[in-house]
Amino acid sequence: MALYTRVSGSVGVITLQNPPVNALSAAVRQGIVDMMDRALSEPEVKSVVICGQNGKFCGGADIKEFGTNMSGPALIPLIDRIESAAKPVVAAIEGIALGGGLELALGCHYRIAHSKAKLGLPEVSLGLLPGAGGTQRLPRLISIPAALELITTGRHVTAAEALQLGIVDKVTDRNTLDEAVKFALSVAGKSLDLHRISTNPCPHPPDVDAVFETAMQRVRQRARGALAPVACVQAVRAAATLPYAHGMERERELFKGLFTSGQARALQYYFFAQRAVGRWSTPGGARWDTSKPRPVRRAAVIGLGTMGRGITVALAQAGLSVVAVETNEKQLTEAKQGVSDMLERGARRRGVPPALDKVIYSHKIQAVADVDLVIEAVFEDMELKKAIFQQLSALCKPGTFLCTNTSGLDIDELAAQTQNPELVVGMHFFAPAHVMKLLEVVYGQKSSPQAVATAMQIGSKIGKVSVAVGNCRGFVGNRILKPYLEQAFFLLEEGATPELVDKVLEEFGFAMGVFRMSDLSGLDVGWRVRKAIGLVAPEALTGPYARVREGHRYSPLGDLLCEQVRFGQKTGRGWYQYDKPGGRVAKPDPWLHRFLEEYRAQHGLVARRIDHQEVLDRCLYALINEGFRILEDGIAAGPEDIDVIYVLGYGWPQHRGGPMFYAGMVGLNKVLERLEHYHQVHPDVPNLQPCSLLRKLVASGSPPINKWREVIKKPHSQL
Ligand SMILES: C[C@H](O)[C@H](C)C(=O)SCCNC(=O)CCNC(=O)[C@H](O)C(C)(C)COP(=O)([O-])OP(=O)([O-])OC[C@H]1O[C@@H](n2cnc3c(N)ncnc32)[C@H](O)[C@@H]1OP(=O)([O-])[O-]
Repeated sequence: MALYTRVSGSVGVITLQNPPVNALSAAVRQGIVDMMDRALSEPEVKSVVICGQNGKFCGGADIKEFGTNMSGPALIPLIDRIESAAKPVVAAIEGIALGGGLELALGCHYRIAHSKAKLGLPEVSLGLLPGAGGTQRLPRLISIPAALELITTGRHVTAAEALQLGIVDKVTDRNTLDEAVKFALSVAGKSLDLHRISTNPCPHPPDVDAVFETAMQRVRQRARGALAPVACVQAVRAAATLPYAHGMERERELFKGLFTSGQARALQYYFFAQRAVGRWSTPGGARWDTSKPRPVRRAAVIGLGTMGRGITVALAQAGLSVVAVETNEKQLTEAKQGVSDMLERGARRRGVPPALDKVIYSHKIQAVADVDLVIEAVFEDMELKKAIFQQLSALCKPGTFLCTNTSGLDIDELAAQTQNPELVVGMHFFAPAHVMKLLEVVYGQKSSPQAVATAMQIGSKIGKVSVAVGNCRGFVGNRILKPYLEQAFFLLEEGATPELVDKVLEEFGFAMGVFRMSDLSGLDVGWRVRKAIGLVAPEALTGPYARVREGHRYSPLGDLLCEQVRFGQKTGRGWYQYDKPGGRVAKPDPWLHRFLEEYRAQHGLVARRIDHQEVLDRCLYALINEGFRILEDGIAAGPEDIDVIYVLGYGWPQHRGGPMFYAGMVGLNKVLERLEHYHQVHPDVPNLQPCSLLRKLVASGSPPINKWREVIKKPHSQL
């Protein structure tokens, strides 16, 4: 919808109306066409202003329409009509001008932006490219290199940067519409020739070919198989080499190719999945819209190791006062320096003063007595954590929320150490805690809806995407990681190498293959957990039962490497070798290849050639199968929760949507058939036995992913 008013006698104002972001739905597009006709036909009207309702100009095309038969006027001719208008059209940009919203503004003759506005062409993050002239007009307006950078990254720029780049003509702190109307009055009747961007030549940097080659190399390196960034470079290249009309044909062709691609569907699914996880619910009936969080002004962090320091920085940067406690004096001194350095670096990057005064340090746990929320981040040892929860429960003021950063220990067992288990939830951060966007908020059996709501709110306050999950070993992320890692180990036993497995997974799009990731996070992390649950008794590492645990196949490969202090990057040796401890560049290690050969010989295993498809199928389908078990157990409310966790926390490629979305894309019947096949070959690996929820979904005709929750809800299978 669009509203039309006339102000100051001669200015026609068109207001886009489609809350919450005035997306260019069919109705809005029709409204713009009708109102433009009106403004251009009214003789009293000498100039036009386009603005958006509710302090937002426009969030672009309506993404919700993408999956439907799109109706209404097309956007390209609509924008061309504005640009070719005989009367000046001014865009009054408040809040946001993104995607098709900025393209609409680029069709106007002038752009006035409020100082707080954000502008950009983020289509690439939806697996698309600016498909309404953005790839042809923006380079003509701000130069090819600047346009290439904005379009291939999709980043939002501030109004100040937009002015400096030449995207907008003026920035104001005042009422943007008033300023735009004043401006429109001032340009009425003036020539618009220079302000019809598409008619202007596209300025060529002297080394234009080199600019495009460099850009293409950069996006290919970063893209890891994503199609859209590459197509963005190709489209802007058309602006440099073709007249506008032909450039637009090229843009349309490239856009069409992306629009129908699986990657675009995956990225659009992921866009809405990130928003869906905010609408959390628990099997106990607690929900995002009925559970009121309690305000948290002062927080505390117990234990200032790597994670504790990152969490302290994240809280302080978000404006919370933090009491940071470390009982070990030496560690406390180092932590003070570490936290200050991180706060200063972060402040420099964001151009704000460092929040050093937000943190007070103490070596006494009593210092947290009057905070509103405590996050325990000590060593991953249950007995140590239990003792701390007993202390906290005794000394904190009534109502203080007690949270733990454990990456997989039992929340209920910790809650049982306190007088108020309803105040206990898990807040599982990912390293580095002040950088990684993901937060798993883990509710226990007794966690109150208010405790969950408060932890979720803290998560979004500190800029995290928080996902509410149930309590089980490893929660969602690490629980799913186990069968994925297990298959990778088994593939090594059967003849693969870490290089082969990692190559396949990185070609699929993972930022890092499973073995390089294991070396980065440290093999000893998982080893300590396996030791704690009795899987790694020294006598169990050799002999006839070395590869069996609780009657199932087990691979002690990781344990054997840890016995040799091959913890990965931190010791300079792991699945790969590194120049030195802490080295980052992984190189194949002949020692490890010899070790694998000896290991196979020792256990009577014969190496065989393993093809890429088998690596992919076994690693990914085992992971996905565990995802279905998690949905069946109600540990995650929906597939979106698992997908967001895996993309943000475990490097699953965003352009593949997430493991559960990928399963839907591949076809649930195919996933089921492959799991049945591999379980037949490996009957001693229960993680390959297809989950009954997967069978149920296939039996119900493999419904689309947005229908899975309905099937999950039906407790008793018809099968
Ligand atoms: C031809 C043309 O070239 C092409 C093809 C295109 O133009 S493609 C489209 C290009 N545009 C974009 O990529 C911008 C996408 N949006 C955003 O980046 C953000 O939304 C935001 C604008 C910066 C606001 O962030 P927010 O944090 O304040 O709120 P929110 O929770 O995110 O959003 C609030 C609510 O608005 C919904 N929403 C936001 N943008 C939308 C859009 N473009 N279409 C439909 N719904 C949208 C969102 O799902 C949520 O709904 P619900 O969950 O409440 O039901």
